[in-house]
Amino acid sequence: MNYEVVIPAAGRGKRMGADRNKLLLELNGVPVIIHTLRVFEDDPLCSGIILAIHPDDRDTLEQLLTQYDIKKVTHMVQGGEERQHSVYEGLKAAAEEIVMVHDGARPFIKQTVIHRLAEAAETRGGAIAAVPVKDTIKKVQDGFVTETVERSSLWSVQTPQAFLLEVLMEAHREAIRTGFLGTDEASLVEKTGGKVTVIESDYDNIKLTTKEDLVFAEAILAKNDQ
Ligand SMILES: Nc1ccn([C@@H]2O[C@H](COP(=O)(O)OP(=O)(O)OP(=O)(O)O)[C@@H](O)[C@H]2O)c(=O)n1
Ligand SMILES: C[C@](O)(CO)[C@H](O)COP(=O)(O)O
Repeated sequence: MNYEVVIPAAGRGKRMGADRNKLLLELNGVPVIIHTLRVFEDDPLCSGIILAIHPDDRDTLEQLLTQYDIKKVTHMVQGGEERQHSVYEGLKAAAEEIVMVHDGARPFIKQTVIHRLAEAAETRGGAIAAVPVKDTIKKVQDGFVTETVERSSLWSVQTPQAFLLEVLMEAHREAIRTGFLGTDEASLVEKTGGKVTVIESDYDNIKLTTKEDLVFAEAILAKNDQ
């Protein structure tokens, strides 16, 4: 089952505190976004990549796509104020029955996980990558614990998140109608009553968010190169 992938890459990386979009920072001399794009470029099931970008990054990204011979990018659309808006702009350019959304900031996604997500989206409508939570999670108010959440049912959700395009587009349209702003695609589908399958991913599929994650990323790269 072929799929298209929308890659939101239009963020400003405020928590990273870098002098540029964190996706342009380099890991082993290669920009983060190229590490991410290569996974989909090399996947025979990926029929196209739709990048949602910040206008300030367009020239640099076009140069990088040429430099690293990334040919599957079919659209570079302008992202929005929030990640959800960037994803929606990307979805407007999608046409395949199955669409995936994958953070540009997650360069270590594995094709085996992607393929399990695509299969689940095709047969069950929607699926997300996630891993079981390892820490104890508590709710906190004014610096005090208000609740310890039962850990056995908690999962740390990642991307890709894969859906039938029509399902995800309708969920986004409903979110616009209601003014709902979610932190992932699945939360929009859940709001419409859609069922979302969880596909177990791995702990390497980190999102590069703060500078400590760059250290973890170099270690993951070194492990993968062994
Ligand atoms: N308006 C936005 C915000 C985020 N993203 C993308 O969504 C992914 C996950 O977002 P996050 O890790 O939060 O990135 P930033 O928004 O750049 O980080 P910060 O919140 O620290 O500014 C990233 O690939 C980011 O580029 C996007 O396309 N459009
Ligand atoms: C979509 C996501 O990666 C799932 O964990 C996460 O919600 C993105 O959050 P961000 O603050 O936009 O990076």
